[in-house]
Amino acid sequence: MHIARVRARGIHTIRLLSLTCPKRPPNSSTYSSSSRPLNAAENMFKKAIQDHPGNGTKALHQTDLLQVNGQAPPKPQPQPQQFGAVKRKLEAQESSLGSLHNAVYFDENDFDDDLDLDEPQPLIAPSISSSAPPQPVTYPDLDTLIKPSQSVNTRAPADVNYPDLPSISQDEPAIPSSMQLPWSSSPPSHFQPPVKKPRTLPWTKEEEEPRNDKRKSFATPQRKKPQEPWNKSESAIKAQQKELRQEYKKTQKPEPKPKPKTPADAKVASLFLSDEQKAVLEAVVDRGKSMFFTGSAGTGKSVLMREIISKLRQKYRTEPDRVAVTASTGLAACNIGGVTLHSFAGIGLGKEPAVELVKKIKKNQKARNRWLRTKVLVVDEVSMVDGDLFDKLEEIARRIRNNGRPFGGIQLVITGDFFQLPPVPEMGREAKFAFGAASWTTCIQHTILLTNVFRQRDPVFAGMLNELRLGNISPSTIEAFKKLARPLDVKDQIDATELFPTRAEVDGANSARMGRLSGEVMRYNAVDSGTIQDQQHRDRLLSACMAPPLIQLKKGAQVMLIKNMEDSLVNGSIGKVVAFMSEDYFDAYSKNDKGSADDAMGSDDEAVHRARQKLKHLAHTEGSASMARKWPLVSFLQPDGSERHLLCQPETWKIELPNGEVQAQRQQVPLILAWALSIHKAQGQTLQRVKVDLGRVFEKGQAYVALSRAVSQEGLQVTRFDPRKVMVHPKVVEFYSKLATITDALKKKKTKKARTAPAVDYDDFDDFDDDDF
Ligand SMILES: Nc1ncnc2c1ncn2[C@@H]1O[C@H](COP(=O)(O)OP(=O)(O)OP(=O)(O)O)[C@@H](O)[C@H]1O
Ligand SMILES: [Mg+2]
Repeated sequence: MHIARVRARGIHTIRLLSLTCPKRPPNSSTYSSSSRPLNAAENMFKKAIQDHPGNGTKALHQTDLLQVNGQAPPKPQPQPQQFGAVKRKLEAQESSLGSLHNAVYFDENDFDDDLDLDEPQPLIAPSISSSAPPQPVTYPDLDTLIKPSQSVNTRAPADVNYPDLPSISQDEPAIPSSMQLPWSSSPPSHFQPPVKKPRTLPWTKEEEEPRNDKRKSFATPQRKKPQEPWNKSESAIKAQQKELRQEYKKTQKPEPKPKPKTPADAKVASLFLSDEQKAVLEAVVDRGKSMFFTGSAGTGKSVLMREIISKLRQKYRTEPDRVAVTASTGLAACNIGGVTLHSFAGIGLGKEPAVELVKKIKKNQKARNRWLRTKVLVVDEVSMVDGDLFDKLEEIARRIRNNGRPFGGIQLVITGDFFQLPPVPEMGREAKFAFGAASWTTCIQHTILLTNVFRQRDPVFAGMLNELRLGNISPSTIEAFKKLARPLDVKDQIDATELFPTRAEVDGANSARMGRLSGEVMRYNAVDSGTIQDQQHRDRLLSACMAPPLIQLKKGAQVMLIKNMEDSLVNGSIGKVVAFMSEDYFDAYSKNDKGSADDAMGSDDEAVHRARQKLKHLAHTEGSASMARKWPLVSFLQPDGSERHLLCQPETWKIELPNGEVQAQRQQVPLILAWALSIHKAQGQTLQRVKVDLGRVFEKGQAYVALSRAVSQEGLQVTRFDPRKVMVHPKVVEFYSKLATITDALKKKKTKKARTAPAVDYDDFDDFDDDDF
């Protein structure tokens, strides 16, 4: 058995238990679901499961789907590099997007945080996945697909050797936690290269070693328990628990370091940026270029953006407020640990003319300071930023900073895919894409088109999705999509997640499925806090948070993890609740299981006896409510087909300004129901099994966003496929048709160099001019 304990954000201890890992060597430290008799602690575990009867008791099994995705993938062949285009000074385009916004495709509350904001309103800070990397496939670039006769380039990742992040010196002064990391509510380990530490028992020496000062600075001080209904114990109880663990530690032999469970795991743990991703990173971080990088779904824009944010924060570590991290919507901002553009700017709804907005900002000292201090402005999911808003912000920047350079001299780092969800329409006014802003081309020095698709390894499927993206669907692709109407061949208990355009449909579907489960309902209320005292204001900010104020679960409920825990347990992982148990039960079970696996801890009976004694002792201790608090134990399906058990204890989401002020914070169990999900919430996610009814889709970009969440055809069910439902805006097609790949541009400019150089020399950026495109 393989057990791990992860100190999450210094607030709660997360225990991970890996079960049923196929093809494991007999002496490995991971648990094998063999047919040996159950030991006593396993019986405890089973009893915990029986205490909550439902549908989810059966262990998950390796599936065909995951065999496809997780094991022994074919080695990609080396291919010529292909880079996105660099294009400067595009003509400003008049928008005529009236037809784009005939209907609202998600609940208006999704954007509550963007409304009625008179004060700067930042957004949440959570998770981001950088794991489960499939082997990249090359994605046909737009020109290729418009002219299907051209060949598709592919890239081999093997030649990419991305350097490790620089280590943090112990001598450096402590820096506010929020500024050090892109997702301040995540543990620092999430932002290091994915070199996985051997997982250990909770009480082993390794885990108890003091963390360095930097790490300590991330330990969330809000762990002052009195505020937390799920943790009413006094600190003495925790101390006592720690003592017990230390006692155990003294009596136990050190755990041998576990080997990687499977070759697939090792692969998951090594996510390197591709050459084109590295090139963008370098241009932004080292060369200070203002860039817009784009590309189809799954080309690693978010992965790259997270890396850029991380590097920028290192670069400005002594002045963390120099880097402003924003996104178009609350949810998108939440996903990169930033705030909405509106909140950053301090413009409320931003309806007034720029001059009026400048006056408003000048009255707000904090907002004014943000504008003055910012050196780099990161904007994610730019496809939903309105073009007029972009122009207003550009003018505001120049005026407030008293700097006539584009965007007042602020470096812009922008990403998104305009083929995905468009700006939210406004009543009586045609929404405008950001690339249609008059100032867009003067502000963006380089536009990069990422071309390697990582999400879908199958080039045929990637090609089908690209046709969908461009709204140029061939008869064979239509046929192929129609064939996907069949139900998925699922051999375990994880159902395909159904994607809906509206929140009401999602809630209805999830409630119906919950209603079918028997068993006790467990309710988990969030605990909110922050510097904003006004309840309504705080609630509005937190409404964009993935974590709901209340989640009700039953055994057997299908859930999605909404935080990154480690390489293979990431935001987007789907699993089933298999039990509800306390920390101690879980500890006892996992500890005992470990003992029986490698005989390091004496007899099973002895271990169980100790665990029982401990529980008995704690049960008689005053204030032991938290010890008895039961948390959902979720069995997650991993990319290698094994299952992994995680005891899901509360995590923290923060809405944090660049200066480190936590305006609002939510602590909640990191789960949401996942039989159904809104397309809006699914944007940016990678899902193993997806079901989409195209009959419900009615907005441009929706069909593409929904279908491109899937990693494979095997994991995708599409009903009522109709090419007319796949709507693409002609302005977007026109915009992208002007972009060439970097490879093309380099070839044209320096043919000889491009042929011999192993990677793109981004000095060449400076050599491009409009004629190159
Ligand atoms: N360099 C890389 N190597 C391996 N896998 C990668 C790499 N970059 C991204 N991935 C993986 O590809 C998948 C998609 O990445 P990501 O979510 O960043 O794409 P995206 O371009 O942001 O997609 P979307 O437009 O749908 O948001 C993720 O599973 C991610 O882990
Ligand atoms: Mg993304």
